[in-house]
This record gives sequence, structure tokens and C-alpha cells, in this order.
Amino acid sequence: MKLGLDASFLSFSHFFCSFVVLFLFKTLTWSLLKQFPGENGSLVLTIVTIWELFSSHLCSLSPESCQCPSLDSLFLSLSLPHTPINTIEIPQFHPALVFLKPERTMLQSNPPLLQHYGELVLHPAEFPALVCDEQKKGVAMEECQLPLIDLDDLNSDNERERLACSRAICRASSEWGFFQVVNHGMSPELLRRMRREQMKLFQTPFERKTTWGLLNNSYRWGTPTATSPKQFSWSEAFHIPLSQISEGACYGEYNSLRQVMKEFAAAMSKIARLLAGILAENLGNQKGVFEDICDESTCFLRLNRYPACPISQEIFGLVPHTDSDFLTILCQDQVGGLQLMKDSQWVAAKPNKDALVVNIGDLFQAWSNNVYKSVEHKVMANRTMERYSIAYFLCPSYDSLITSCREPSVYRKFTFGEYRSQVQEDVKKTGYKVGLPRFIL
Ligand SMILES: C=C1C[C@]23C[C@@]1(O)CC[C@H]2[C@@]12CC[C@H](O)[C@@](C)(C(=O)O1)[C@H]2[C@@H]3C(=O)O
Ligand SMILES: O=C(O)CCC(=O)C(=O)O
Ligand SMILES: [Fe+2]
Repeated sequence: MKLGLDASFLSFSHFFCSFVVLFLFKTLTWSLLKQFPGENGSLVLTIVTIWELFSSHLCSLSPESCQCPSLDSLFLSLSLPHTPINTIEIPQFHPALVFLKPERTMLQSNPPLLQHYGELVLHPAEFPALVCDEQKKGVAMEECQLPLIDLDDLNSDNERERLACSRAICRASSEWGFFQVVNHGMSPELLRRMRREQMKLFQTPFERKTTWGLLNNSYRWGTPTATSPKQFSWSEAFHIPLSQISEGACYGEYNSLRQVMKEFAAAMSKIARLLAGILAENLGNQKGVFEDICDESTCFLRLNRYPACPISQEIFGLVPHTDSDFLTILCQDQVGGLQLMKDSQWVAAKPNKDALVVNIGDLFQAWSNNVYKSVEHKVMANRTMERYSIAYFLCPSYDSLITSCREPSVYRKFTFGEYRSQVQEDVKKTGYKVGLPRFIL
């Protein structure tokens, strides 16, 4: 019995002493570091490392009572500056940092995604069930080949082949909302030039990307409206209105980029209009029905970059969403990560180096009265590789009225401008896009 008493007494006194010492150490550390708010990385590093040794030693002594202090809160209370890259070794053994990559971690990068994400992790408005069950269980995500359509068949001398190709496009747009096209007419050289310019553009210093109003002030990074990790996109993008693409003023040293983007957008536009015409004709409309309401000035080119995410591959590169347009043509690299909802399951779209991905947008789903589907999709971050993609959005003018081509209509009439405003209002208020359900009759 005596032994039992000593043991519990010892562990209590261990805990009590360690708590007092830890408290005093943290207070001293915190007040000392407040004098050097993150500017003197080595001082931060020294103290943090001592802190780690100390707290992990205490944790080893009395793990059940271990209140390992969160290093994150220490960093964030220091509000480490959003200044040029400041790389420090994150001790591998800190329990609170188990989700950070063991080797070097970029606390400050271009863009400073980790800093922003760290704040969300510490102060989420809601604790997310970040990943669906399959990913939780570490089950490899099922990878699927999207329906593959050879656009050369549309030029066949054989009418049956042409018809079969059109039907395949319409069937995929109804059943998948996604498909991929080969022999699309986009030259590999143009694709290479576009990728080169895209990579050069994103290498622009973060400060310049956020303050110079580049490409009609179209730069976006992370998710400013996010209030929890599951609303956060580990990516950056230029969402460029094509109406500005020809004006040299907003390009300066990016002149070569302007030229390539003009050629690239023209090629994407041609493919988008060809497909939209086939889809419209299939519903008994004129092929050119979209020509009037979707001209060059109303469409967008979205350049996406997904930096490698050292934290986890369970983080969204781009959060689940549907596209707010008629049709999207996507040019992606071979890294992978794009997933789409199919039969209430997420499936990974296997990249195909010769193909462009096509997906139906919200406006085509409304216009077709739900015949074609605007399907939810997302991008999962990659732990080691950065990823690039370019999306061309076939959009109408903001005053275009979106009406159903069939009666009774599922949705009320709305203009594209009204739709965009509603999406932005919902994202601002709730952190999520609602989209078409807002317009159901
Ligand atoms: C087609 C688009 C819809 C979207 C902007 C984008 O060009 C590509 C990403 C989409 C997304 C996903 C997360 C958010 O819901 C959203 C508001 C955003 O910022 O990017 C939507 C955009 C949207 O629907 O406006
Ligand atoms: O990068 C991708 O694969 C998808 C991008 C996307 O969904 C978008 O830009 O709307
Ligand atoms: Fe999208």
C-alpha cells in the first residue's frame, strides 16, 4: 500500500512541478519573444527548440497529464511576419505538429498558404470532418477514365460516326457532367508556351502579385472568406476576364504572356463553342444559340497553381464546387488530383496527356432543365509536387437571361449577373457556394 501511495504522490508532484515550470517557462518565453516578434529567426528557433525538448521531456515523464503546448499558438501569437521566405526547422517530435512535414517546412512561401491555413486550424469556426470515409481509411481513391471522345469523328465523312460522336458528348454530359476530348485541335506547341508563361507568372513575388493589379487585378490565393480548414483552397489563381486580354496596359513586362493567352483563349473558345453547339442542337435548339450571348468579352481564363502541400494530401487544392458557367474546358498537367462526384462517390479523374477535360457548368444545367449535369468537383493537394491547370469558362454577359429550353422549368429565370451576385453573397455569408438550388421554382 505504501508503495502505491508513493507512486501516486510522486506522479502528482511530477505533474505539479512540471506544470509550474512549464507555465513559468512559457510566460518567460512569450514575454521575451514579444520583444523580438519573429524578426530574429535564430532566437525563435533556439527558444522553440528548448521549449520542444522541455515539453516533450515532460510529456515523456507524465504523458497522461501532458499538456504539450501548441507550438502553433506560440508562432501565431508572435504573428510571424508575412515577409520573404523564412524557413525554420520544425522539430519533428512536437506532438502538436505531427501533421506538419518532418523535414523543412516553409512557414513563409509564395503565397503564404501555411500561415493562413495554420490560423484556420487553430481558430476554426467549425471542426471539419475534412475528408470523406474512403480517404480517412487510407483507401486508395478509385481512379477513373473520364468518357473519352475523339473530336476527329465529328469531321468524319461517315454520318453515322459523326452522329455517334455527338451522342457520346450528350450522353457524357447527362450521365457524368464530365468528359475528355482528344484531337481537339489545340497545338502541343501552344500548350507548352502557355504552360511556360503560366509558371513564369506565378513565380512573380507574392507582394507584386497582390499589389500590382496584374491581369485586371485578377489574382486570388487561399480562400479569404474561409472560416474553417474545409473551406480553404491550397492554391492560387488568376481569374482573368477575356475582355481585358488584348489591352497591353495591364501586362507591362508580361507582354509575351498576353500574346500566348490570346492565342490560347481563342483555341479554347473554338472547342467550347463547338461542344456547346452540339449540346444545344441535341435539345432541339439552333447550334449558334450561345454565339449571341457568349462573346469573347464575357468569358474567363483561370490560371491555377496548386503549390505542393507539405501538411497533408487531405487538404483541398480547390474546394468542392460546381462551375458558375455554361461549359468549362480544362487543360491540366499530369500531376493529378482532380476528383468529381459520381453516383454520390468521389472518383479521381485520371490525367490523359493528350486530352482536355470538359465539364458542364451551372448555367447549362439550368438552361437544359437538368438534362445536362453541373457536377461537383474538387482538387486534392499533393504533398510533394506542385500542379498547374488552366480553365476556360464559357460565360454569357452579365445581363443575359438564363431560361430553360424546356417546360415546365425547374428553375426560375435569372440573369448571369444575378447568379454571380448570389454565389458571392452566399460564399461571403456561409463560406460556401449554394448555386442553382437558390433558383429552384
Ligand atoms: C468556375 C468557378 C466557380 C468558382 C470560381 C471558378 O472560376 C473556379 C472555382 C470556383 C470556386 C470554388 C470555391 C468557391 O465556392 C468559389 C466561390 C471560389 O472562390 O472558387 C467558387 C467560384 C464561384 O462559383 O464563383
Ligand atoms: O485544376 C483543376 O483540375 C480544376 C480547376 C477548377 O475546377 C476550376 O478552375 O473551376
Ligand atoms: Fe471548377
